[in-house]
Amino acid sequence: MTSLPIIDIAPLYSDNQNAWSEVAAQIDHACREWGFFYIKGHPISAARIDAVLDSARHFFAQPATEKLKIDITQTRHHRGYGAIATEQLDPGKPSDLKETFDMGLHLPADHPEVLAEKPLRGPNRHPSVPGWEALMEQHYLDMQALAQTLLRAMTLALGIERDFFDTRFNEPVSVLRMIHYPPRHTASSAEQQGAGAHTDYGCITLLYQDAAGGLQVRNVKGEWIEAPPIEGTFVVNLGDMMARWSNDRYLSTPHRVISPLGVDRYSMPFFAEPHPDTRIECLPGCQDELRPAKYPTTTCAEFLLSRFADTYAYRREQQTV
Ligand SMILES: O=C(O)CCC(=O)C(=O)O
Ligand SMILES: [Fe+2]
Repeated sequence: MTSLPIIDIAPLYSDNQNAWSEVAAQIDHACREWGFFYIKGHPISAARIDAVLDSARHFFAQPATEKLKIDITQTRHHRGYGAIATEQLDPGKPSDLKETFDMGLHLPADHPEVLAEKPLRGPNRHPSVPGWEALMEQHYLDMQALAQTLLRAMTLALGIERDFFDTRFNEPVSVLRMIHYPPRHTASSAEQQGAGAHTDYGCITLLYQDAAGGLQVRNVKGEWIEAPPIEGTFVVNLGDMMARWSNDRYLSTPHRVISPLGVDRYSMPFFAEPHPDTRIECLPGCQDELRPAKYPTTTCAEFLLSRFADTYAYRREQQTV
């Protein structure tokens, strides 16, 4: 197979069990072969995507002083604006040429986990863009629901209870991120990484990308192949927590973004992660005498924090104070 599979997930929204199982089998195959696939037939409307994108363009076009009012490096719970070069996904390359906005599940200041200063927990920090907060909070919930539908389909192939993920995604630490990649202007700067090569940290990522292109995926032969934009789809990929859960039956595949030549690029990944206290340990159906569990047990929060420390200098500094 030379190009990434495209899976129509509309049957997951019907009562037809055969069609449901057929989609689950396609997802299972894509997760084993690629760790990457496209989905179409999902319930997120084009009008919603346009509205969210418009707001993201409006936000990123603001002066730096305005954006830095919600500077992510001033928080301990990973919310707000990340300026260019805040993140370095590939330690062998320069910092990423991108700016970001991150939000999570909004927990108010008097929530017990916020009062207890649990990592990654707290209120969202929204910019003062008209209509932004209501739109983004709704979009976050809708993306979370879509991610859980896909996860439910995976439970069949993984041989675990149908509600295995649902029970672990209560008050999740999922992140909705908007990214703006400024253009590079000469072909000779082709090495410039909008996002350096990396694997995602979490369970499952659902990515909207605009028409600019530049996303590349490393196949099992080690070749970089394009994952071009396809209208009406999300690119879905698995992260390291799912690889650990499944004992590498499902792949967490490296990918990167080459900075677009002469045009701006906007993308919106939704990183679905469970409740922070969730134990990430080998699923019962994924280990046997021939394939013992490869990874030590960890928790979602412990794992995410260690990966953030690898890619964000400011988080390493926070850990040492
Ligand atoms: O912007 C993209 O297309 C991909 C971004 C990505 O891989 C990430 O943020 O983890
Ligand atoms: Fe990624």
